[in-house]
Amino acid sequence: MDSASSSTASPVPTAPEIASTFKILLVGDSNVGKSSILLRFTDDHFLPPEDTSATIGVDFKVKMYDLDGKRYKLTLWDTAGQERFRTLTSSYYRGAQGVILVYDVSSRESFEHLDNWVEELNTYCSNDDVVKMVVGNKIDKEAERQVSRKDGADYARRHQTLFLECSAKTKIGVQQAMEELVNKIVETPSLWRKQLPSKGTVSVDETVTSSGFGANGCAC
Ligand SMILES: Nc1nc2c(ncn2[C@@H]2O[C@H](COP(=O)(O)OP(=O)(O)OP(=O)(O)O)[C@@H](O)[C@H]2O)c(=O)[nH]1
Repeated sequence: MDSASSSTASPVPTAPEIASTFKILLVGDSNVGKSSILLRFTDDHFLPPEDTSATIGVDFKVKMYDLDGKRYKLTLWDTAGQERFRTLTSSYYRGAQGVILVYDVSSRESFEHLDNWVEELNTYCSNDDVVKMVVGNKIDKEAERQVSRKDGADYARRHQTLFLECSAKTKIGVQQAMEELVNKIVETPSLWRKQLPSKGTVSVDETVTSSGFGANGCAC
């Protein structure tokens, strides 16, 4: 039999090329809902309070994100809000293109602590152009609200950051927050121009992976 008969085989599908990889960090007080926002964004899922536990150190997820015909790989770093982990998690700012500063709209204290998180970000972030976004979470708890939308927006304006309110529980605003952040990173080439697209290093199957503490080594 002529070997030319093999030409009837269907072509092997190739994985779309990754245009760039972005490192995005979530920071903020313990209990504001950082892990829940991430879980909502990557898995469209919300764990009830009895099934959640405080993050130990740092957690890590990957999500592919398509924009204007290009595919981006988002590495999303969920840092522990608890004070005892701060010396460890501060090292993860290095090389980040985006940082989401989360507070809980039903906790004035978590909002007032934003100054500490901004200070930490400015101390440890190596990119001057890093895209910052302030996010007020838990807007489903409207009756318990302690931080008005205006206060949040004013804070963001003063610190020249993006701003959005959301609820990981009802999913309102979560996708939008991530999209705005990534769009802004894409619009800021100085943040990622140094990276060359890494052809063929990632398969489409890797849509979402999760691993625990310190996954993939230090991001330094
Ligand atoms: N009502 C409401 N509860 C939420 C929301 N997001 C998170 N929670 C709850 O808030 C608690 C803390 O959520 P986590 O996502 O673990 O908070 P975290 O900021 O990651 O906390 P650390 O890991 O300690 O830094 C949990 O009981 C969640 O179920 C929300 O949008 N609405």
